[in-house]
Amino acid sequence: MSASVETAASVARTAPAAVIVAIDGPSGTGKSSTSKAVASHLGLSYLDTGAQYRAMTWWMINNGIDVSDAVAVADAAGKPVIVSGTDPAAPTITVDGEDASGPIRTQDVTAKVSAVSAVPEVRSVVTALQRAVAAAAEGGIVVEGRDIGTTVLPDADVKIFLTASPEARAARRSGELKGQEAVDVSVTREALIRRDAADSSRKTSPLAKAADAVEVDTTELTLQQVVECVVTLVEEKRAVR
Ligand SMILES: Nc1ncnc2c1ncn2[C@@H]1O[C@H](COP(=O)(O)OP(=O)(O)OP(=O)(O)O)[C@@H](O)[C@H]1O
Ligand SMILES: Nc1ccn([C@@H]2O[C@H](COP(=O)(O)O)[C@@H](O)[C@H]2O)c(=O)n1
Repeated sequence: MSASVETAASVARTAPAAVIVAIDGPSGTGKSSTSKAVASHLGLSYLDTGAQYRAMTWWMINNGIDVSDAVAVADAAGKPVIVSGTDPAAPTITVDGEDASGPIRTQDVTAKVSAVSAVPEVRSVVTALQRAVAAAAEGGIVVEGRDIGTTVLPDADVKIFLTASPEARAARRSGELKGQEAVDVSVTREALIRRDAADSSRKTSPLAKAADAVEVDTTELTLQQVVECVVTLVEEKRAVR
């Protein structure tokens, strides 16, 4: 056996197989924080699918599309060019070449994103993007969202569904917003509940736990504990593959 073949064989023996991890759940349950930390820890890529729906919404607003008009939104869904960077240490998102990472987090976009993401033509465009990004991630990827385990990547190796009480989620979000915008916990709580209700009740690919997902209630857990839990589940899965 030649030296180069030996090297390739030993790499195949030692390098962990690419793994696809789907992390879903309602707003503010810790999907982004957990997914980025898990991906960094395991050397995987990372995709924030909520950011893609936010980017689509931001484009609609900027282009004068009435987001309550599902026909207008559907007609425009194929127009924006959305590109996601998948480094968990520095995820990026651009729309038509413009950095959208700041503007997609405004309250205006947050209030309108559920209407846009409910439109089937939007979901079809964004789902295709997500599958392309996952397929290109040769070393494996953590993809977070609302329908990753059920629809986007139903064959994911590990599926996690994060939950937390509305009170815990509102407290986390209000802490985040302090000094910028509204900090009233009850207003934040109502907004989270409203967005979850819209995302769970839409016809196409609603927010839902996949039948084979592991549910992790993060209400009483620190972020570090949630990350450890998910890393353990991924490592267990890798060990038996
Ligand atoms: N287990 C935890 N304990 C305490 N705070 C947490 C925990 N997990 C996440 N957080 C904090 O809660 C806030 C929301 O977390 P994150 O953005 O990760 O949630 P998310 O599920 O991705 O939300 P969204 O769906 O709205 O984007 C952040 O400030 C984060 O630091
Ligand atoms: N897989 C997904 C991910 C997100 N959405 C929609 O985007 C909104 C914003 O998501 P964040 O995670 O950034 O808060 C969310 O409320 C959903 O409307 C989705 O539909 N599917």
